[in-house]
Amino acid sequence: MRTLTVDLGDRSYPIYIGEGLLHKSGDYFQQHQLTTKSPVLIVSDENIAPKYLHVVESSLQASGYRTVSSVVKAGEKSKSLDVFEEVMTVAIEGGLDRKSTVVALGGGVVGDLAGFVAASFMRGVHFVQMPTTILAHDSSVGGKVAVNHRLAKNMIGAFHQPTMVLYDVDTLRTLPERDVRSGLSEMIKHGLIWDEKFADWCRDNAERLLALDREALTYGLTEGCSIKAKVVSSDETEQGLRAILNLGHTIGHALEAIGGYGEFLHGEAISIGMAASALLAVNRGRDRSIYEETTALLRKFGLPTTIPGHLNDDDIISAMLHDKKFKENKIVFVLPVRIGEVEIVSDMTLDEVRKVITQLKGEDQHV
Ligand SMILES: NC(=O)c1ccc[n+]([C@@H]2O[C@H](COP(=O)([O-])OP(=O)(O)OC[C@H]3O[C@@H](n4cnc5c(N)ncnc54)[C@H](O)[C@@H]3O)[C@@H](O)[C@H]2O)c1
Ligand SMILES: O=C(O)C(=O)C[C@@H](O)[C@H](O)[C@H](O)COP(=O)(O)O
Ligand SMILES: [Zn+2]
Repeated sequence: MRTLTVDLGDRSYPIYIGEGLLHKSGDYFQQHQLTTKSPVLIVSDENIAPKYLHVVESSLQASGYRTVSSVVKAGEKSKSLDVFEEVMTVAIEGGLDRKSTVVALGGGVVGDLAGFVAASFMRGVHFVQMPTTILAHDSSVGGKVAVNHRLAKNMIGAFHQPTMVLYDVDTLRTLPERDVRSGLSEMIKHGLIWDEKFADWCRDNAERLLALDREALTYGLTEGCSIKAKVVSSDETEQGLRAILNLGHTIGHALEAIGGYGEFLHGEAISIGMAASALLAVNRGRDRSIYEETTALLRKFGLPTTIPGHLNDDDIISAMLHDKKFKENKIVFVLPVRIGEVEIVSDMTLDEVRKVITQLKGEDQHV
């Protein structure tokens, strides 16, 4: 078992990464002094619940906790105000109080949704993340919680840090292949923004990661969580540095929104967005190798790097302008400087973005 720490100055919390941790969730709750006197709400989805909910319920109950559960539909569409209200209803009817804990047992969708419930219920209760996807090595750390609006991703949310992250890597064995690839996109992102050696390691271990080799996966998730923890520790509420975690997300979020939160998985949209950022950097004078290396790495994982031709350029642009990354009349982009280093730019013009969309649709032969 590995333990990392997110150190926020006046507070900190651990990330436990290992095998069989869900079976010990009751022990971890006691260790972190979460009260047995108030009910615990476990949020999961219809794919996760039949596999893992009983494990967590049994462990918590054996340690003296009363649990109530809310099982939502699987997929991005559950990050909505309607589903948020459904989960709130379970919390109220289940008798949760101000000392209660909300558990997110699942991927990033459940994590963001349950986290927003935890942040909002009675103006904030304890929150525990139990990630069950590869992608959730990113989403379970850092305290960004949110639901989507039809017009823009993660538009309604808060910062609400968990008390702990209990990452049981055994759960990853049942992940569908498309979600494995999607999750690895954010792992690659952590290498691209922070650590060239880690990006190289991802490239050299692509087959092992895709085959869910336990040793490779645990190493990759630990490195990814560690990079995320370092960034969040130095800038909890995205006043500066934390924005680098948004590599690929300016265009990526726009694609998710116009795809109706169903056409692209998050990691797929972010993969296309990272290719777009690399091309924007090249168009601004960086060496072309940055685009070639970035897209070769993403393709090695079977991730998409082009924009499907049926998507309308104006729709992509207008979705982008609704995003949080459009502020003070400027669109903020994270661009690669080289593999392992990025810069944040806020002087991107719409013409530059339009050009890249055309290039990534394969309509420009000079890509
Ligand atoms: N808060 C953050 O910092 C942050 C960071 C990155 C991504 N996100 C958000 O995370 C979301 C994507 O997360 P995700 O990719 O984990 O999606 P997800 O939660 O929808 O999970 C992917 C799919 O895998 C299934 N699943 C989950 N665990 C499983 C398991 N162990 N075995 C079998 N099936 C399982 C789910 O039911 C779902 O169908 C997006 O909404 C994205 O915006 C948030
Ligand atoms: O934690 C962060 O900060 C991130 O940017 C991580 C991203 O991978 C994640 O998708 C996040 O939810 C995007 O944040 P947003 O503020 O652009 O919605
Ligand atoms: Zn993301």
